[in-house]
Amino acid sequence: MKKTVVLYPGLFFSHFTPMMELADVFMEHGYAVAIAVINPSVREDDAAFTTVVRRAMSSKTDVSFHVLPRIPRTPLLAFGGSITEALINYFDIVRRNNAHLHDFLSSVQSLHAVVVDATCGLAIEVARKLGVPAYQFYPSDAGALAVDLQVRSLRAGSKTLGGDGTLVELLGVPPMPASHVTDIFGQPVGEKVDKDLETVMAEEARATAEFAGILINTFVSLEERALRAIHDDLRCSLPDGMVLPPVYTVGPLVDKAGAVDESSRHECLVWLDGQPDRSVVFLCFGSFAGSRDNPEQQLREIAAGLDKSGHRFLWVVRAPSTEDLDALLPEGFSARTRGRGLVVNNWVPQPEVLRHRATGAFVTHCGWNSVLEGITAGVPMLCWPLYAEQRINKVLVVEDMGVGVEMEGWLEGLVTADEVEAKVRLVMESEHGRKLRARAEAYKQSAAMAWKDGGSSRAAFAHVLSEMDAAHDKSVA
Ligand SMILES: O=c1ccn([C@@H]2O[C@H](COP(=O)(O)OP(=O)(O)O[C@H]3O[C@H](CO)[C@@H](O)[C@H](O)[C@H]3O)[C@@H](O)[C@H]2O)c(=O)[nH]1
Repeated sequence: MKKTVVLYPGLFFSHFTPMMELADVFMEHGYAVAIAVINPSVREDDAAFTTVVRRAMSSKTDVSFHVLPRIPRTPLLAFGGSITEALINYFDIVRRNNAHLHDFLSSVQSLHAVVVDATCGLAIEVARKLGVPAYQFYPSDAGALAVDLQVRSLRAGSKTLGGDGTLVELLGVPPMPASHVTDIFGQPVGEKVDKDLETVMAEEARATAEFAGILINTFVSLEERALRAIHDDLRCSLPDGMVLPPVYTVGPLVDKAGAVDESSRHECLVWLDGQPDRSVVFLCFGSFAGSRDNPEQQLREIAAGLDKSGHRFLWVVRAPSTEDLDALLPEGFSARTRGRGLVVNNWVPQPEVLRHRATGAFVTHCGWNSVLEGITAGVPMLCWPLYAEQRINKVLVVEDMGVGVEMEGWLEGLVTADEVEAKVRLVMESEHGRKLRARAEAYKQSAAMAWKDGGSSRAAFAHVLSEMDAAHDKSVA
């Protein structure tokens, strides 16, 4: 009987999809995979998440899925309001599901190990009780992890970093403005964290230290500096002398399927088929929403900037309805850009869009999956962070990797039409843009190498498997 690895994904589209790729990797290495999913009905508000779970359940026939029973009176999880409340609620849901997870894991034959999403660390309690080796899956980047570890230490020492203009030197990442130094949830170092949230974050940190290893969705040649800093300097940065487990790079794990609805080819891909090579600027801001700050005025500025740039574009906007969207965009915009621009008010298969030969640049909020999808497609990026750890990712993309430029104004709450036009032209028309593309292309090649024979991610994964075997043998001895 095959050894079974159970994966326990987080309740986000962007955490779930790379874990499905990880499932494939385990299966390619001869393991059976079972996936335990917290009942997706708690994320009723998030159609993308619930749809992608359904899609995986129907398409991944070689994986056994187990949806944990819905716990009565579990509050719905919504990320529209206060992030603090949403996070406390999230961790509460994870904790309450531990009993169900325990029942499920106890029933799995040949259970070899469990891999738990970084947001579900409280499940370590279950693994501990059952004596099963447990690994954490970290769906973001090593740079963000390095900063997060340092933010924890700075907070513990009640340190402040000076004003916004101050450039802060941290280990593993380029110098960055004080305003960019945030924890993984995007909360600046100096910001007072809610007491209850602080308690769960401390619990999460303790849980992290108990995992046998961390599988991170990045690859060595992309983040050498951050990985070295974590390995050499930061592993002891968890509070109370706790030590971070070994970090294994297993990326890039990028959604191969891409589309949520696979019944037909998405209209935007058909439209891209008719466009010249590398001529289209693609704008998409992640699985949550569009720009949250001042969205109406911001939409108009983007539209005016794209209009003036004269370039082709594919723009993903989230508006309640098409009529609302028409009312929001500047008058005459649709008529003036007809044929060279497509505005889409629904989900697009982003990985496929980025891999399409017609896509020339990517305006992104710098969510880590988007960055990896841009990198693996060799597409230069225009960075416009919105929340979570995206400010840090922007610094990495622009300063460290050199595959993007910053859309200025986001920090002040508005990117103007002039800025949109200028940066689109810079990336699409200038020598600088050509250099960004060449570097993105080089990273695309090294990303492909990472999982080839002798590649760093293949080697790291082999290392994980042998450690897992040893940990398993020890636990049954
Ligand atoms: O129309 C759309 C919109 C999004 N996507 C996909 O949605 C995912 C978005 O993921 P990501 O770029 O990581 O952004 P978020 O959804 O915002 O992800 C959250 O989780 C990430 C991983 O931890 C963090 O890096 C982000 O900051 C955090 O906001 C990507 O795979 C996209 O391809 C689509 O396919 N079509």
